[in-house]
Formats: sequence, structure tokens, C-alpha cells
Amino acid sequence: MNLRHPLHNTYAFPTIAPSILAADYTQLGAEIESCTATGIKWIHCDVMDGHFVPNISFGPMIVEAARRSAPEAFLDTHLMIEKPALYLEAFQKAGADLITIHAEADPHAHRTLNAIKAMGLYAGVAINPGTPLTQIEELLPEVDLVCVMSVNPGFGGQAFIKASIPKIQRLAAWRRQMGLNFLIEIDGGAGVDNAEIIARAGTDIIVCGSSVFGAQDRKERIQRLTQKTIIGSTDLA
Ligand SMILES: O=C(CO)[C@@H](O)[C@H](O)COP(=O)(O)O
Repeated sequence: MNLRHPLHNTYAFPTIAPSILAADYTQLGAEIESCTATGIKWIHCDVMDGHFVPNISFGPMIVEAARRSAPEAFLDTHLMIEKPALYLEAFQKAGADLITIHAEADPHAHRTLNAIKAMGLYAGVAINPGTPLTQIEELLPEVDLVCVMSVNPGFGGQAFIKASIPKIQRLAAWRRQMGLNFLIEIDGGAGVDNAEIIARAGTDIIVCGSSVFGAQDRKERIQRLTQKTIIGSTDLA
């Protein structure tokens, strides 16, 4: 039996989470509003430091701008940075609801995850495509969310790594066997062509960057993505 995370009381899963990494920053507010106007309730913020990943994106100032653009949205803040513990307070002040750290970036991930929860935020752990699930086994009882990277982190618009599907299926099986309720997120290369199979694997949150922000007709794209996830999760039930 699947245990329900408390966030199920507020959000319908599976959900699409647009990643603002792919947004047009000359009009970030309008970009975010084009998603929330279509019913999107989760916004994914990809923070990159140029050390943990070979690219620099943005920091707390943009997360804070996203918060002002979407006061009601759930701000899912994915830290692809070294020493994440140093920046928790800055992202909390910026308005993050959930902070995800990378298992590979923090030798004290257990302590950092508990520090996030002690701030009253939700805590997530992410793993790269080359990182086995066994590396986070001991962290699973501590987290609200596991983010399975389906591309090597650092850039939007990359091809989906298919081995992420059996990885999600194994993680969903562990969740059942361990009696845990963490949410499962996939990040990278998701779109209309694979949203259904991703949802069918047991994914709760499907991060979509270029698929959403690359679409001229934002509403139509979000509706199609949502439809695909519903079909996939219905098969699951
Ligand atoms: O986080 C990353 C890369 O590190 C990206 O995967 C984006 O969050 C999603 O972008 P698309 O792959 O959907 O363009």
C-alpha cells in the first residue's frame, strides 16, 4: 500500500513542474504567470554554481522574484551547488517551500536535510544518473522528495536518459517496501513524448523546462503534458 505524503492533501500528483531554467528572463513574471494561469501549482527553480555542475544559473534573487510572481505556487528549489548548507537561510528567505540538495555534493547530507526540515521547509535529495539508489538508502526516511536526474545536471534541453525509468520503478518499490511516503520527482529531458511512461513508472513530479517554455502555445502544451501524466498514472492504479 502506498503511504500518502501530507502534500497529497494540497496537490494532485502526478504533476508537471515547469523549470524556470528555460524561461525568458526578460519577462520572468509573465513566463511564470503563463504557467500558473493554466493551473500549474509547482514551479521548479534550478540553482547552479559552476562547481558542482559546469554551468551557472541563478541564486536566491531569482527565487525571490519567482515567489513574488507566484505567491501561491509551491517553489521547489533544486540546489545543484557545493556546500548547500551555507545557503539554506538565503533560499528560505527568498521564499522556497522545498529545498533539494544533491547527495553527491554534500558529505553531510543527513545533517543538511534535517537542517532544512528544522527551518520548517520540505527537504529533498537528488541523485545524478550515475549515482546508484543505494547511495541514498539511509537518507530516505529523512526526506519529503527524491529527485532522480534523468540527464546529467547542468543544462536544460538534453536528451532523456532511458535508464531513469527502471530507476524510478525500483525507487517506487523501495518506498512501498520501506513503508515511506516521500514523493518521487524526475528532472531532465521530459516532454510530451515520454510523460506517460514517466508517470506510469511511479513519478509524482515531472520537471519540464524546454518542453514547457519552448512551446508557443503554453496552455496547450501544459494541458497535453498533464493529460499524458494522467493516462500514465491511471494505468498505474
Ligand atoms: O535541471 C536541469 C539540468 O540540470 C534540467 O533538467 C531542467 O530542470 C529541465 O530542463 P529540460 O531538460 O526539461 O529542458
